[in-house]
Amino acid sequence: MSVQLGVQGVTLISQGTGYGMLIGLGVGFCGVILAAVKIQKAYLSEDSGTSEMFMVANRSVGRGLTASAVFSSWMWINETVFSAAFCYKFGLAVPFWWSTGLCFQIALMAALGVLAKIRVPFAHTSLEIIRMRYGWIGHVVFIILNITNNVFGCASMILTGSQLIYGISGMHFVAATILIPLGVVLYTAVGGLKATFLTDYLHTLVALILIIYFTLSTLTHEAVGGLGGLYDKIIATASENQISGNYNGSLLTMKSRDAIIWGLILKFGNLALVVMDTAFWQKSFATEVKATVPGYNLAAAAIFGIPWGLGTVIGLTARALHNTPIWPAYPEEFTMDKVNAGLVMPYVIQALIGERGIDAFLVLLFMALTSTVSSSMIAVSSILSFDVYKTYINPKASDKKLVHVSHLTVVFHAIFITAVSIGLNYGGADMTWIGYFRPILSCPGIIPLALTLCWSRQTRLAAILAPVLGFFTGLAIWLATAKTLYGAITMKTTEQSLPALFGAIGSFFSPAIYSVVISLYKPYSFDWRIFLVAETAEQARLKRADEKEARIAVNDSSSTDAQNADGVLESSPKRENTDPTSKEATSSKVQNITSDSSSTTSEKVNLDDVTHPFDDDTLRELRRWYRIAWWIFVGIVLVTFVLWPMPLYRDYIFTKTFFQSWTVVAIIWQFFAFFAVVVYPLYDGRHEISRGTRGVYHAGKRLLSRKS
Ligand SMILES: NC(N)=O
Repeated sequence: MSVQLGVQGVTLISQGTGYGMLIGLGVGFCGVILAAVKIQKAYLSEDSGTSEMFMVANRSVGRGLTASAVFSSWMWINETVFSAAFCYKFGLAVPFWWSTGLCFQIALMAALGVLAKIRVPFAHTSLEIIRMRYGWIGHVVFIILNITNNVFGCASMILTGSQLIYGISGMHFVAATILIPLGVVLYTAVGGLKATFLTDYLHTLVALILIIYFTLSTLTHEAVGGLGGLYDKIIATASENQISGNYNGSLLTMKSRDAIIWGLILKFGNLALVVMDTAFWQKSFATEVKATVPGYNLAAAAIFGIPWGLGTVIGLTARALHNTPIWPAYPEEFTMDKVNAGLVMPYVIQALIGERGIDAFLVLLFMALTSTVSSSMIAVSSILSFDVYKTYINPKASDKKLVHVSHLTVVFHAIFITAVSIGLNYGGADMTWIGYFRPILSCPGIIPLALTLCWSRQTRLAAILAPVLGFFTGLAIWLATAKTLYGAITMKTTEQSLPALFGAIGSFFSPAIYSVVISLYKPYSFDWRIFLVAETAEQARLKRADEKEARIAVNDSSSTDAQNADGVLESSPKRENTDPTSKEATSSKVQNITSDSSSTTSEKVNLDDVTHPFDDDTLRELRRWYRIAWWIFVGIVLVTFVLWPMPLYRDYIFTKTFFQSWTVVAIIWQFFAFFAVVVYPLYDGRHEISRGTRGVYHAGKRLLSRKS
């Protein structure tokens, strides 16, 4: 997604309010999360002081929390602010295509996540899987693809947020860019992945309430007059709101050339943002066995409702009102620069709800931004600590050391991403261009990565070369299309949508061909049990390193050094927790792992002696979920790409009744999302919530009785 930088509209809130809210929300969130981490540690035996907890939340997260966390990390500002802005530009087809461009990737991740659980049950990052199968060259190639994807994605989101805050308050861009990640660093560094699951829940709760609030209060405002009123106004102002490329120039048609092209670009770009972001893999590693598929698919269904309802209502309302006195800065023209800077939604809110609404809008921005930034931080920190530090710098690192490095890398990444965002802004980056380049760079890794888990015959050479060749293929198609269609290769021609779309398609699909052809050159077949051997050896090594460190610590600490001794004692039982096979929460009964803990390489172990850490029932259940995940994925693609939109792609302008029904369904979907990712997680986590509450209650009582 791209944003036009440096565009300031009318000032909708004071800078002081902007600063107050960013700092206040940051501090408030940190406080809540630090308290939650303490409660979890004290009463739920969950301690983010182990790498297993820090990175994959002990693989014990349930369905509800998984759904809300995936939803929250995936709900960017784009789904609200830019869906509305692009609906303003191209009409009501955009919000629908936007929704369809968000959910199938999450459904795909559900299938890949379950397969990873079956084949690589102890994985921490997707890159680790690549390394185990293809060695360090493949590992490095995918580290680069993942990190660039993550950095471009995250930085462009921070830029978008800072631009919006600058656009409505005039707050200095750099201040906004620094303040957004600041609070996130603290709670992410301390709490790890489980903390982001919890903040994600809070973000989801607040964001969904605000999204529903904005949608309904816009529609019910007397200047809009409900769905019927909105429809009448759009019809009445049709001549001043002509959209070239749409059937009859109407905002109310699905036959919109630009909308469908935009929808397709979004699909490829978003696919890379999910599959090539190890955060979405980690979240699936963090789930308990039964939770991955329901959790991810609930999130996929819920997110469908966000851009659709809100984008349609806000985008069309802006079209209906932008030439009326109620519009901010009327009669000044509402230029395309302002639309591209994302000011459609804040202007509608200012016009209809006023300052209170703008404050709420800032809260929504904060929620959408920080939840994604925190998951990006965990992802990059895991890559740096696990895939880089532990693999290449200090292979003998103990678990404690790894957690320490993870904390540092969270801070490092926060500083880095802030610097990149500021640099892009001052360097005059063209965000549209970057937004189109990122999919071409990141898409080539998707199929080879998926094949690493799905296809035993993909060779090392294929996995390494296919993404590289795919990138150059996409690049060549991008540039050649720009030259063919527009006569030259310039910034201007390469940021047109068709070259970008064709480039992304080439980048995404061509690695499939390269992978198969190169794999056929020297066929081999990978034995999936090698993953189990490599992982088990690593688990055993970590355990030994930790025990050794604990012994040294015990020897070093004198008996009077109570604090240090405490730390050691505390960490010993935790080590047990880091073995995912011992989790009662995963409900997976465990068989003995037959790996020889002294072995470090698969060659030393007879593969026939290797047994899976999960018992047969658990494996059967996982395989069932795997099949279900593919069925859901195929169903979602079929319905959202073909069966639903295609019959509407014809010479048809929505009638009043059809428009009303369409939008009512979109709004009902928002409520469904609320139940799926806000209410259901409370029900699903009722036992933990009650245990935690009882613990805090008794602790409070003890404290009071001691004082009295
Ligand atoms: N969720 C995104 N990438 O808009």
